Amino acid sequence: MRLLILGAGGIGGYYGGRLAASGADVTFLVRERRAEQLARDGLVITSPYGDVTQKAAAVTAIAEPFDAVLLSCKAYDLDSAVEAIAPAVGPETVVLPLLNGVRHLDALDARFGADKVLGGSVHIMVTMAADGTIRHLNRLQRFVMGARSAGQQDAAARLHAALEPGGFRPEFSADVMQDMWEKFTMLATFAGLTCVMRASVGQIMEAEEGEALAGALLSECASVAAANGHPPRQPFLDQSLGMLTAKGSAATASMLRDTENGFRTEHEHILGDMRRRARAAGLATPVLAVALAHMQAYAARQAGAT
Ligand SMILES: NC(=O)C1=CN([C@@H]2O[C@H](COP(=O)(O)OP(=O)(O)OC[C@H]3O[C@@H](n4cnc5c(N)ncnc54)[C@H](OP(=O)(O)O)[C@@H]3O)[C@@H](O)[C@H]2O)C=CC1
Ligand SMILES: CC(C)(CO)C(=O)C(=O)O
Repeated sequence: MRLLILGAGGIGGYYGGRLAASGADVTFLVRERRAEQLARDGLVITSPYGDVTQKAAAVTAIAEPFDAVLLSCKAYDLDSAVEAIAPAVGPETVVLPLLNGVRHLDALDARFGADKVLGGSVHIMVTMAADGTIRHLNRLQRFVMGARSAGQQDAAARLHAALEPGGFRPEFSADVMQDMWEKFTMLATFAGLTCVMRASVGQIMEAEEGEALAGALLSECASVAAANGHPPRQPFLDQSLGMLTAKGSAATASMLRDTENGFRTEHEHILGDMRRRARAAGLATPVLAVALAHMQAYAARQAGAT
């Protein structure tokens, strides 16, 4: 199966690199600077599961359809990414987005047709260093994918089989939208909490109301998921609350790390989308409102607003 991966950053570089190293037919669609880096150094991954240095087929434009396109850009690059992959999406192509959140599905469905767009979600901590090295930071590498409608089952199963040689054990979900909403719920809470407090989970738990704040935000986000037809399952909520209130935990969401580095963030795609859905459902989400306002003010400051 011919696979196209949009982006060779953290997610695309990690999973795409593992697939390329296994002998899969992988092409990366990247921009000029990354193409030069890949041509010079190859795709370099450091990981607790073993390091990889792999020659990578990289192009900066596409002329013909692929069998599957994996989308691994940040949400703020979605429009340019959609245009870049358009020539790769033919009548038989499926698109598997790996972004956090769910809002990107609307844009992809509108551009390519909902029958072509699968569901996916990844649970991993990877980052791309300035020299292009993909750093996998712990042993988590969960990759979940699946069909969003009955008509996609066969195509999704074929793609799943093509991803298996990568060695990261892709999971074929029977209800991928539920999985995406659960990840969205956890991430909006984790990002909102750590960004608004500018602190790790363990540091927030030192605050008198820290644990209550984490619980309140999780329950606000879970109520939005429920109003959208995907109430998070109890074991998932229990596990998330445990992670979000763990004393001594150094965990921070990537959105906080991006903020601390002065980078752009996906706050509109995660916190903004969650808050707008809350409003549409008539739900009160006061903690989420503060987290979103905090990130919008950060973005305004970055943009030079007075
Ligand atoms: N990193 C992580 O641990 C996790 C990330 N996610 C989610 O995965 C998504 C991707 O994150 P991540 O991999 O960290 O992001 P990165 O910024 O590391 O990688 C995204 C890559 O996409 C490339 N890109 C964007 N637009 C285009 C375009 N039009 N043409 C070609 N290349 C393009 C960027 O290229 P360029 O370098 O040229 O800008 C960049 O290298 C996000 O939604 C994130 O929330 C989910 C779970 C964990
Ligand atoms: C929570 C985590 C680490 C899971 O992959 C993530 O997606 C993020 O911090 O952005």
